[in-house]
Amino acid sequence: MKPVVSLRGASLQFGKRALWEDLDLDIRPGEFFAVLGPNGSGKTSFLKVLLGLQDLHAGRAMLGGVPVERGSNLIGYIPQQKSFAPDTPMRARDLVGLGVDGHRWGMRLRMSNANRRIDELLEVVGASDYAKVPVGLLSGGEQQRLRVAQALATDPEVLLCDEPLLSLDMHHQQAVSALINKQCREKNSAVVFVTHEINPIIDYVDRVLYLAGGSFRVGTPEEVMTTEVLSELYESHVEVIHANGRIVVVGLPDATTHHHVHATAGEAA
Ligand SMILES: Nc1ncnc2c1ncn2[C@@H]1O[C@H](COP(=O)(O)OP(=O)(O)OP(=O)(O)O)[C@@H](O)[C@H]1O
Repeated sequence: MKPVVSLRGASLQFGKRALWEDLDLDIRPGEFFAVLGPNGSGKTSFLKVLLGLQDLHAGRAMLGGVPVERGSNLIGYIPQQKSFAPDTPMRARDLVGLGVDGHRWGMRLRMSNANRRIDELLEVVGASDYAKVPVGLLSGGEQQRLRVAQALATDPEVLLCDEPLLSLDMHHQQAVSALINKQCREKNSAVVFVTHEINPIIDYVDRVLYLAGGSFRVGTPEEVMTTEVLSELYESHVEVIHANGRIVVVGLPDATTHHHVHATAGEAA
């Protein structure tokens, strides 16, 4: 199966700080791919590259076989959770409707078709009961379900999720991650899921990209989430404990954002 996301020799650098270098990666349709790492390691920047919002320092990034571009209709995007202001003049179904009315359809759907699709999506995310409630009055978890519905509206080939579980309680974390997994398995969307915490999605993840200290590792959770690999990435002894199907990382260094610094001519690294 052809990959839907491809990176070749991809490097991202800000000033002299390398976030990652020489990354070769293929993500295939129907793959659940997690991007993990500490604060400032470059997870959001990785998504921005795929969104066409961040140029690589070197190498190339392809989406659906063509170079990434802003506004690609292959992408669905669940942004980091921020609450809507209480007086946001929009009902839950209007928010989902923004996704349904989007570019993928070429022309606006006829009103009745659009309404049917919105109802379907609200049902999928379990939000039918509050369809007509102003979004600003909904809880964080309820709002996040709507963002998922909006991102799923076009059946995207690539679903980019930026910490979609942040500040959700455990129940809503499970509901939202199960929904994203459903899209991945049933609709064959490739999911790129940025997170600090692998445990809420541990049952779904096929492979991870772990970013830390200006370096990275790609592989299955079993391959990457080990004492040996993470200690190497953090350049410090880190203990990875597997217990009851969960992964606990102990002893993460405080300064988790030590990046590799590139020396320019005449300078020491
Ligand atoms: N446009 C930019 N110019 C300079 N530095 C940047 C730019 N964008 C991001 N950075 C830096 O790159 C690093 C990685 O940022 P990024 O937001 O990708 O990290 P992250 O892994 O998503 O972090 P967090 O977990 O805290 O959200 C940060 O130190 C950030 O300050």
